[in-house]
Amino acid sequence: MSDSVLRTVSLTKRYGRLTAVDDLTLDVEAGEVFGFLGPNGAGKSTTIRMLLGQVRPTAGRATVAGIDAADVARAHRNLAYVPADVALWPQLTGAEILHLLARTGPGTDVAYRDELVERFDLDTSRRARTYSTGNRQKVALVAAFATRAPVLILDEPTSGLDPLMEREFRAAVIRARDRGQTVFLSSHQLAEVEAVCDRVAILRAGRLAEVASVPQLRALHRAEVTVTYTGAPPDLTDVAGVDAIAADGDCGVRFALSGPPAPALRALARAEVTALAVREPSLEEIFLDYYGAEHAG
Ligand SMILES: Nc1ncnc2c1ncn2[C@@H]1O[C@H](COP(=O)(O)OP(=O)(O)OP(=O)(O)O)[C@@H](O)[C@H]1O
Repeated sequence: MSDSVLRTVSLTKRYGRLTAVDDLTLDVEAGEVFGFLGPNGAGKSTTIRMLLGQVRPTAGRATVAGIDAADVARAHRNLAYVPADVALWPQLTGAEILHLLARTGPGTDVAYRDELVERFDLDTSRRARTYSTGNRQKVALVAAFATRAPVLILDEPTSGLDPLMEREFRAAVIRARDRGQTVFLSSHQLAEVEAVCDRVAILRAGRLAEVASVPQLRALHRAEVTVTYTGAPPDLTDVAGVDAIAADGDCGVRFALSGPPAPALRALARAEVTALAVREPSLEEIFLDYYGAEHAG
């Protein structure tokens, strides 16, 4: 546990009667890419603000590299942050801003920064007031990825990026991990989270609903099975883990499978199965399934 680079212990924030973050305990380990997911209003930004020392917890605590997040001057020597809505000094050029950020931050790898400017195809000669949302985001991302900070906290960092730049972003996250940095990524882009994150936390109404790797999350959720057969169809009624059975053409059947597959396989073995396909759910399907089920319950 001593490897935890970001830690929250019973972290709670109440605004009057509303509990925005409720008893949140999380440990993000060194070198991990950690996804932080939840629907609008789940408490992600409030958690990040507490990690940054911008909001004081009502109860519990947050630490960055072992330093209390409230000790902003020390904690921020260990982190770089990219907000969802990047504001820059409008009169300065991209190059001047990158220079300024490098002087105030936790130390910058200038050669790598220049490489990132190329990779993100950023024209640093222009003044920030002429930048689009995506270009402002690129400046903040280049500055953050080029730091030597052990922790990168990224809040919705790619909402303004086009698909090519999204690909560069993913590559930069992987390189950050290879450089030993820890990445905390809040995102609504589930394909991105699925592609780069080692573990994912899912927040619901301020509470931690799940923390797991994507393969572990998949194992907890339903897979879609398609079977083709000759002769009599397999009898899948009342088989444990099998749900939503539907015919698929003349000699096919589809069903949802959750939990261990053994009962379904035994039932299928009694029929003349000619083809079997199992499709695991995407993170997006898990997310929708999860919140759909929660709302129904
Ligand atoms: N300063 C504040 N005063 C009162 N309520 C607040 C304040 N900041 C956040 N909240 C409330 O706390 C809850 C959590 O908000 P938060 O912004 O952390 O959610 P989020 O998960 O980041 O959502 P989104 O994905 O929309 O950014 C919401 O109900 C929000 O209205």
